[in-house]
Amino acid sequence: MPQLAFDIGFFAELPKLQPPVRKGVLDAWEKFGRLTLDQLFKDPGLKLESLTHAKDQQIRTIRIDQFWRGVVLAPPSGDTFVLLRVLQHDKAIAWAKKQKSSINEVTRAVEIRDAATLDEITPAYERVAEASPKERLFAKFSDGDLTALGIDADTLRQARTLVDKEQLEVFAPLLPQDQREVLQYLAAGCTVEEVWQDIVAPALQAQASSSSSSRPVDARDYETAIRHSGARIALVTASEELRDILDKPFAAWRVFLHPSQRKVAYRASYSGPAQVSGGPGTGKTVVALHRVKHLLGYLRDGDRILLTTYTNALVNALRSGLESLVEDPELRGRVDISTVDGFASRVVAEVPGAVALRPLMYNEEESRWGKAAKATGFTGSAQFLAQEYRHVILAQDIRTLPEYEAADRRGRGSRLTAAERPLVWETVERFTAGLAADGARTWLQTCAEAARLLEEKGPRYRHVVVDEAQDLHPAQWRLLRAAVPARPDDLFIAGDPHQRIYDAKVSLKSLGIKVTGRSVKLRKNYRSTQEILRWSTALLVGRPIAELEDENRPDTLLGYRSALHGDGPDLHAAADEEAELDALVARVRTWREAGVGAGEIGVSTRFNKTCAKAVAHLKAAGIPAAALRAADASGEAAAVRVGTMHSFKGLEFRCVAVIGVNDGALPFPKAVTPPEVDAKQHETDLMAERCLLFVACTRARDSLYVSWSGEPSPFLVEAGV
Ligand SMILES: Nc1ncnc2c1ncn2[C@@H]1O[C@H](COP(=O)(O)OP(=O)(O)OP(=O)(O)O)[C@@H](O)[C@H]1O
Repeated sequence: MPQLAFDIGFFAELPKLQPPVRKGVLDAWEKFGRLTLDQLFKDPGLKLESLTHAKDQQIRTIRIDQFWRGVVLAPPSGDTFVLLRVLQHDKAIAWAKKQKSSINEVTRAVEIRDAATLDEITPAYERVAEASPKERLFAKFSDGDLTALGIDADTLRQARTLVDKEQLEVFAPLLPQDQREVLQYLAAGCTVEEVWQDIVAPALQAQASSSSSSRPVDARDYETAIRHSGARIALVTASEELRDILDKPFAAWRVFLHPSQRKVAYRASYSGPAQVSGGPGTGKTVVALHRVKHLLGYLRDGDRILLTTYTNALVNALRSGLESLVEDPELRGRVDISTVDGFASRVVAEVPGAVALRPLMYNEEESRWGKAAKATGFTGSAQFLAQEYRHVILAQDIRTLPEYEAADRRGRGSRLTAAERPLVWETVERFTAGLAADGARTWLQTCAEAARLLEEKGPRYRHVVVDEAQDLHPAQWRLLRAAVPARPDDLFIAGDPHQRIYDAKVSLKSLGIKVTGRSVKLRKNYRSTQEILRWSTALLVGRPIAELEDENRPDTLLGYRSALHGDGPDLHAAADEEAELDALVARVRTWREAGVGAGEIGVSTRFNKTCAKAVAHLKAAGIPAAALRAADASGEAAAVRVGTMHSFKGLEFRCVAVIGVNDGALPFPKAVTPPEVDAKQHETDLMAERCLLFVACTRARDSLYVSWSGEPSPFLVEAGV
């Protein structure tokens, strides 16, 4: 029976299609399932027409409604058709005529390229290249290497004409997707082996079970090739499933995974902890969710999974993500989703007779350290004590003075003589005793306590999946380690050291969590436009950042890019705060007038007080706005979300305004330890502030707006703004 499958290109444009057009797609799909091949080609409503002067007679159009046409791949054999795009009538015809389909000899998948435009522009580029003194972009790669990576004869000829990356960007949207990615990765500096590992091997692995995978490729067998194209063509079998997909146009991630994402998420088993890293928006959370789905499929009776992250907002995002990925509520019920701190509280509260202790707020902690120091006569700063407690005592789970006297303080940049340690320890004891007397506890103390309890009583979960891992403290890691027995598939860790915004500089290696050989980096950004990414990434350029796994090895954003294109950020310098808030209102209005929903807009600032001012200003201008937490808690979808940069971690919005990026706000002097107190901590804190701006800016999908009043942040100045 014929069927209509869906290409990823169709999904990419789905959010822009109005509901009646989506309904037309559903009707067309149903028709394909109902009619015979003969009836389909003759159906007057569908008009499955071939086009005159088309590059490829297999590419036809169908009628979706009076104004909209679908472009369909209609192979000469088999009965599976692929919907490539849905466009307005004239655009659909023009686009369809230029495309050509093929089957890749290496990946065995279906490819679509804009053959007409490529044929038209290649000779001109060839002439320019002949006359250019520059070395060709792919000169160091042999034809054999490129062919082995799936570059076919046509693309090879085109690639050989290119002299720089800018030219590649002109060709990129026209090339078949897999071949385009191969060239982009190579141009970004990846080796042939890395590209093979990232793109080709996962695609082939996905077909390993297919009986035809060892036979030579039949260039006419589209039926098989479509089945080999799981990374870009979806076969939908039930109308409820399609309806669900059409209703959730942004949820393409549920259906399509990049081969590198699929390889990590659906690997049958890892012999120990595994890690997925990558820049913002590369789909680490998506991979973590798919991994949970995979693990659920193998869970034995009584086994449970912990899916954990850093903030409550992210817990909500994970919960709704899992809901859309795993339909069965009973299965989903076997996954506990909570912050690490929330999990720690539960463990501690379960102890019989446990007294509920109040979690201490950060600002309260500092004044308590000051008081403790005064009582013992310690003359160092409260900041020093808080950091010593966090980075040495809690990090190493030190419980006695002799342990502290023998402790390694290598990560600290402040001097402390052996003779001074007993007084520091006495001050620590005074601080903790004061907390206990007042029925309070820091969050990290709770985690440390919960880790001890689990170490005694034994693990709780069969698998632990961690998102936003870069910000976890050693006490939190100890808790997670103790929550799951050391067995294959115990820990699955997703994180990005470029987004480390809390003071938790630890490497997995130092914690005894070994992911060597089980670590994959994602490079393709699915969230933001390349223009937004390029600008945001410049904020970090020249600042070495250590890997999550090993602090002695640098992590890079090599090959990190997006296939999406749009405008770069819009930057605005205001005379004062009032004028800046007025400009924000104007910007939000422009977005709204362009059809962006209020709930699709995020406004991010360094401080809570600026958030409050932004909410008030927007509301006064008649624009619905709410603090992030309040809006989410009330389920208020139709309000502009306003939150601190910290609270924006892990989230995304169609349009993002980052405001108050002033000198004195970023970096915020109070958040940066003075170099004379601790030189190493000073550097770490400065980097966290820089990453904070990077995180805020990389939340934007289509549009980013950055503003300041007075002098701009030095981070902007250094990035050349
Ligand atoms: N294979 C995919 N197909 C379509 N969309 C995808 C795919 N993978 C990820 N996305 C989308 O890209 C966006 C970013 O994904 P996700 O939040 O998982 O990235 P991340 O790496 O965790 O980001 P960050 O580190 O910035 O929080 C989301 O909108 C997600 O739905």
